[in-house]
Amino acid sequence: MRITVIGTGYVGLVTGTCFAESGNDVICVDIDAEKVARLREGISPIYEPGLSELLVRNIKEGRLQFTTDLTEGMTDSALVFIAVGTPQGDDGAANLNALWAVTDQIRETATEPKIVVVKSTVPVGTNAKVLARLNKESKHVHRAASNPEFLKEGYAIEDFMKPDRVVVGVREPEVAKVLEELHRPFLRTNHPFLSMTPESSEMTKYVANCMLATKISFINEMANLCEALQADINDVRMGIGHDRRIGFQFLHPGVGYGGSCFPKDVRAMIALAEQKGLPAQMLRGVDQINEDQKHVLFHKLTEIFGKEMSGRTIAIWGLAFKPRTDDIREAPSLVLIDHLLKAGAKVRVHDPEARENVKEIYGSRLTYCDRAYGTLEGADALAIVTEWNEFRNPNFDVMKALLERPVIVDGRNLYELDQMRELGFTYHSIGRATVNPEGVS
Ligand SMILES: NC(=O)C1=CN([C@@H]2O[C@H](COP(=O)(O)OP(=O)(O)OC[C@H]3O[C@@H](n4cnc5c(N)ncnc54)[C@H](O)[C@@H]3O)[C@@H](O)[C@H]2O)C=CC1
Ligand SMILES: O=C(O)[C@H]1O[C@H](OP(=O)(O)OP(=O)(O)OC[C@H]2O[C@@H](n3ccc(=O)[nH]c3=O)[C@H](O)[C@@H]2O)[C@H](O)[C@@H](O)[C@@H]1O
Repeated sequence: MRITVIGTGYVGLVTGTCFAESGNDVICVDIDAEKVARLREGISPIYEPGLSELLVRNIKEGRLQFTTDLTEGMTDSALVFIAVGTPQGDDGAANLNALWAVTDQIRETATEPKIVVVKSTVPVGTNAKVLARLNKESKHVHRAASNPEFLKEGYAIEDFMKPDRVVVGVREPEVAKVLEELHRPFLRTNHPFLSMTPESSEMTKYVANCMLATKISFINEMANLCEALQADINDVRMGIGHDRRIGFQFLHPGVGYGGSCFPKDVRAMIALAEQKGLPAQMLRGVDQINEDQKHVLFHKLTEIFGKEMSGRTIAIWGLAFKPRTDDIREAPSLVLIDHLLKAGAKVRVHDPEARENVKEIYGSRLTYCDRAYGTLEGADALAIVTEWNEFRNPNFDVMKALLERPVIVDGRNLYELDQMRELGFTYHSIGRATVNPEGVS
């Protein structure tokens, strides 16, 4: 099958590459000429495990191409996927400018009828508007479908190749058939292809993200309560997770969810509810709890050092919004950095992949360290924001020798309390007792 994918971000690039890997001829279109030039050379603009290898192989074997020219990109493709960004607008609702620009361009340049598949996350009712816009005074009768994406960054290839389910929103059974055929290599027993209306499909995407965000805000609220009530959230997690109705997934307490999707999708859902005169009380709570949680590590540091931090040096491990990505969109690390700089602290940072992206924002205001241990030199405390594997089992003796004071505030609960106690660290984590809680003067 010949396929066009418009937008080569996390979703578009993974979609295009995986469809090429399963034997299709794919051409990806993006307005970012620099990105397209690099992609043509097989250079991925993002860090995503496994992506580079697939990219290079499929380009070499002639199944994957890149262009900035939409007309060229659409030639001979019956299926056109739209995967452009739908960021949060000023009013909280999704900003669909890129989607409308692409829709208009498809209508204006298509030389034959197309099936236009919206992969971007869009408000319920958007697909109907895309269809109307595609066919307004058009020479051809185009069809539109919805096919939301559920991949996670860091596991994007794996999630795309082995999805829990594929959801499509269609008006015509024959469109469902084409999409099912395209996805067949990725479907497995008990991992179904679900066909529904475009409205239900669009809603499914938002409900999935809102549910996952709700679980995270729920466990973070419970973690903060545990701290106040001298209970331990790790024990509580075990105690509830073994109930199969509850389970363990997405119930890790932390410093709040970040990334390009949960924050904006929860707010887009609130905006959709508002438009219909519904209060969305729970989702407002989810969003607010998450915003507050991003400040937790700074509050813990002020408990130790006081609010004035000039003369203090704080080391940060982890900048990306989660491990296995270089993405820093809505990352909790940025909230902590802003607080620390405002309080006058010196900040030394390390992340295996996201340092360059953070440098673009903060420039020379931070010290960037290639190695995790290097950040600790002369620091009054270490703050752990992202749970990269390399932080899970460090050499604590080396850490103690490098740190000016043995203080760790851990936003991901990586270490055992007993071990921290024995080693003599002052250790604050999320929803657990503080170890050696004496303040530092
Ligand atoms: N990032 C993720 O993990 C996931 C994202 N999504 C959704 O997928 C959509 C895309 O997200 P990302 O890939 O993260 O976005 P992104 O911001 O990484 O990439 C969007 C790409 O679209 C390109 N673009 C913008 N306007 C264009 C135009 N007129 N013509 C051609 N290309 C254009 C941009 O240059 C950029 O390369 C969003 O709606 C998002 O909510 C869904 C599931 C997962
Ligand atoms: O629509 C999207 O863009 C995607 O959003 C999320 O994927 P992603 O944002 O890449 O990453 P997650 O693994 O979901 O993590 C999101 C945030 O939640 C946090 N999180 C996650 C799980 C958890 O138990 N606790 C927790 O704090 C992570 O640290 C991270 O900041 C969803 O998991 C995907 O299914 C969805 O397709």
